[in-house]
Amino acid sequence: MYLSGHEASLDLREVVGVKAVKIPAKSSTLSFGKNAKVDENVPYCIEMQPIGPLGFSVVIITRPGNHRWRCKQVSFQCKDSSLCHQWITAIKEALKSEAFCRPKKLVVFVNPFSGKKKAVKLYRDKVLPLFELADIHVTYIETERQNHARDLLVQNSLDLKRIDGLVCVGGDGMFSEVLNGLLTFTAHDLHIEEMDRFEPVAPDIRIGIIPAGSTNTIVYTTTGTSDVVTSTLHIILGDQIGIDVNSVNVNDQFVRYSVTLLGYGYMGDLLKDSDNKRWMGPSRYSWSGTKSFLANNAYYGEIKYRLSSNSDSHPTDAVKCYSGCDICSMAGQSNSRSTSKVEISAGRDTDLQLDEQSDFMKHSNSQSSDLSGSYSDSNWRTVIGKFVAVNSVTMSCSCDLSPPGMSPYCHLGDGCMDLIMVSQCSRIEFLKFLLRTAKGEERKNLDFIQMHRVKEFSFRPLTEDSDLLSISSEENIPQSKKVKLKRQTSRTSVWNCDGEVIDQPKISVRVHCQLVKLFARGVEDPSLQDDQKRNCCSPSFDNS
Ligand SMILES: CCCCCCCCCCCCC/C=C/[C@@H](O)[C@H](CO)NC(=O)CCCCCCCCCCCCCCC
Ligand SMILES: Nc1ncnc2c1ncn2[C@@H]1O[C@H](COP(=O)(O)OP(=O)(O)OP(=O)(O)O)[C@@H](O)[C@H]1O
Ligand SMILES: [Ca+2]
Repeated sequence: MYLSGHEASLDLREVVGVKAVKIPAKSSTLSFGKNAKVDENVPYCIEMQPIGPLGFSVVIITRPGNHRWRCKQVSFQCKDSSLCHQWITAIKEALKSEAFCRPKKLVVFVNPFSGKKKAVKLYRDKVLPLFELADIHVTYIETERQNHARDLLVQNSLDLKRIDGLVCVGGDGMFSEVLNGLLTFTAHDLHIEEMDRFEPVAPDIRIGIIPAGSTNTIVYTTTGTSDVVTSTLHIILGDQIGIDVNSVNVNDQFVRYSVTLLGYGYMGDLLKDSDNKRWMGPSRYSWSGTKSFLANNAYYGEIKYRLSSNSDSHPTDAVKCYSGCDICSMAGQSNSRSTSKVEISAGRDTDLQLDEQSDFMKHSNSQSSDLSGSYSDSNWRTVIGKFVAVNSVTMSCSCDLSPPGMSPYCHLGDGCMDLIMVSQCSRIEFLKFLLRTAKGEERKNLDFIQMHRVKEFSFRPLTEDSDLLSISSEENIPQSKKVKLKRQTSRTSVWNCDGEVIDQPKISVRVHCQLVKLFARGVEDPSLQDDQKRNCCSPSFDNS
């Protein structure tokens, strides 16, 4: 906001709402008169000129730091009540303008059991008063069971054509339900029933998240904080950002969409163990995380992945995805596929102590003609190995446990995911990996980690007799070694898919660039001044 002499100009993009107030006699507020006008050349500015005693307050946002947003009230005096109401009406009308893309009608799902079970209170105390101030009409639904929200969406019980957005008050799991319900509804609406055979269709409406869960990764990654008021304000201002969505197939059948993490091994075991400890609340993850860490399990698997065609973009390139990110803006424009290259490289294997590097390559040569045949004109690679963790993230996955996130330079909407493979390693080495992940420190010099920016990948556990050949150096494996290998390979993990367990280890995953829009704008670059932050991203005016 800019104040000068007898005039005040407010940036309407950052006005939350306006209300009539009685201004105390000795207030230091501004007043304005008949000459005040909405400046038509600058659609988001209102010029005001001071005059009389009655008043109204305009609530605007402030940025106190750490990506949090708060409200500040700026009060204005008027000569009489009629002028006061004219101003209130003029500002409300301006805010309703299509140019702002602000939501007018929302359906709000509240999961009363999220996180520390405070979602209902958080919503009533902090969110609802702001929605009321912003004149947003809300249909409130407190979920009664798992998949309640998803079922309502899929069955089209909510007349989605008449609303501007869905809001979930809860954690990542609640968002995942709403996302899957909305995408399924959108496909069914176009009479698409077999999801695995069709490209998913982008929904018309946006989703907002009020963080009330245990990890709140999506909120943290798209706003820079897990703060209830900040998320509410992003929804009210009508922010929008497209985020990448993965479709996950098991045995070539579509099972679900995901947006944050797909983790096999460590993250899968951790989740499975934590699922029956929900009574512990958010601390279940640290408990199960420690148990899985001590177990130090590693699993055999084969990963095939298609590299991003943009070879300049890499998980370690130190290019942060900030609000208005160029890489995300350009994504989708280029659909060109990268040149064909098939390479099979070995994962690290410390258990078998075999000279497998050369053997993997031998195996690779025998397979390469098949692979190049199946995936011509593409950038597919294959890795075979024994892994403590295979993680794929579609966004950085920042959260309180790891503010920089699992992959700090991952982009929200570049149509890619970052694949991080942690080969079998000692507990000390894995702890080093975890600590560096928590602090966002360099990991590329850890020789048991591989990181790639990919468009799709598939994973299969190596459990069959025929697989033993690919992980042993010997053509005729001695019986004793066969038994040992059999025992080791029969052990499989599960997938952690946005906090939901997928029991089948064999999956394939594909990214859909910016398939869904959220009420958010990405993390604002902390090195910018407030007015630069406002201007670098004016999503409200993007009607595309
Ligand atoms: C030594 C401290 C290391 C801290 C390491 C932190 C790395 C954490 C990276 C977080 C990535 C979050 C990915 C987001 C996943 C969400 O879609 C999902 C649903 O909400 N949440 C979880 O799966 C829940 C994921 C919860 C992850 C918890 C990890 C806890 C690790 C504890 C390790 C203890 C080692 C003890 C050594 C003595
Ligand atoms: N009324 C309900 N009773 C039981 N489970 C519910 C209910 N409503 C939703 N759920 C389910 O609860 C699961 C977890 O909810 P949510 O994601 O909100 O919280 P969380 O697990 O604490 O947080 P996070 O996902 O961030 O770790 C979701 O998968 C959702 O489907
Ligand atoms: Ca991405």
